[in-house]
Amino acid sequence: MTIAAPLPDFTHERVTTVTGARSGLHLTVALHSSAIGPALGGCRLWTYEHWLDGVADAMRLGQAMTMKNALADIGAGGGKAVIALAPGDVLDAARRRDALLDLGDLVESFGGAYITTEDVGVTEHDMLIVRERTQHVVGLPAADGGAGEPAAGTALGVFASIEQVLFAVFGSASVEGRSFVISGLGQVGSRLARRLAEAGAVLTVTDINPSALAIADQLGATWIDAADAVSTPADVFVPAGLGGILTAPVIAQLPVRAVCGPANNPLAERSGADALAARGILYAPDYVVNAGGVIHLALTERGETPETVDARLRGIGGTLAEVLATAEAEGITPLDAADRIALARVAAAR
Ligand SMILES: NC(=O)c1ccc[n+]([C@@H]2O[C@H](COP(=O)([O-])OP(=O)(O)OC[C@H]3O[C@@H](n4cnc5c(N)ncnc54)[C@H](O)[C@@H]3O)[C@@H](O)[C@H]2O)c1
Repeated sequence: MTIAAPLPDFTHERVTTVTGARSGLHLTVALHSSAIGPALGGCRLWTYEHWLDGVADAMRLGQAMTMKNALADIGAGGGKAVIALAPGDVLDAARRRDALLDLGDLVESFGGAYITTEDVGVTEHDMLIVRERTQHVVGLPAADGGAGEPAAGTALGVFASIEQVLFAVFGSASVEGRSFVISGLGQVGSRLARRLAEAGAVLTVTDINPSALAIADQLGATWIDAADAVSTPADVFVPAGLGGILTAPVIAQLPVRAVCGPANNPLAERSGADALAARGILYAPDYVVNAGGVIHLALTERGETPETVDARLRGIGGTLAEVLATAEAEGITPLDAADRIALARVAAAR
């Protein structure tokens, strides 16, 4: 038996893997912690070499949600679900529906301790099917009374974080005249680019999808090849595509003063945070910066007004300021500082 990803440490309250009664697929819910509140985290539909890789992914992602939700201060614990496809397995509409109903049953078996929503490979419309089997689901389409698309909230939180980063590095939070390289112009990257352009930033942008060139033209941004994103000088590098872009060789020559963007896990390895610090590059931890999505989701579902949600999204800048101050005071990286604050909040809630 070959397992690509070894299982992470078991620090979880409960991990359940089932063979879906309808779909025959392997589904996992990894409830990491409900100390602060019911665990909130999306369901990922993805292809894995081995079903245990799906379990490992759910466990890692669930633990990461505990940290993100603790720092986001939304009264939620952390967990995640995975529907694992075998290589080459393609779902037709009927089997996809079966898989989502199976997910609903699995979520329901947690009795509300885990609340699911969408993640990679799953849409807000899929959540309507999940709701046929459980009430413990959020992020339904706005037209169906749900919180709707979180990308605008995520982009606002990233913008507030960028202002904080600029203040820490340059002594002024103004983005006007500051230069940014944005790698990835999808849901979040395009909205963030628009905000930055409107505030007078100098933008260099890229995406592996050439259709994003139209966004660059609209915003008056300079378009570069995706491969050049990490070698183009700027004040701030904004990772807004997939994770893993900051490898050791990339960090060794990254020509920027700071890294701050929405991408999950932009560091290929955790030690990248130390390497960036050693080069004097400020790294704003991903899960602090991109918490706007969960904040939008949790507060909107709770019935908070758009004004309250907006204020909390802007408040991500304040959370980042606390993280940077802790890092400075303790002589540790911002990533270690964020972990320390999150873990203290979880411990205090136990
Ligand atoms: N959508 C949210 O609210 C949210 C919340 C938290 C975190 N995130 C994270 O932010 C990132 C962006 O999310 P999104 O919703 O905008 O996703 P998306 O799929 O809409 O956009 C990602 C974009 O990045 C591009 N891309 C992929 N690899 C690239 C590369 N190597 N170089 C340049 N471009 C590349 C894609 O073509 C796509 O246009 C992801 O890492 C996501 O996990 C998103």
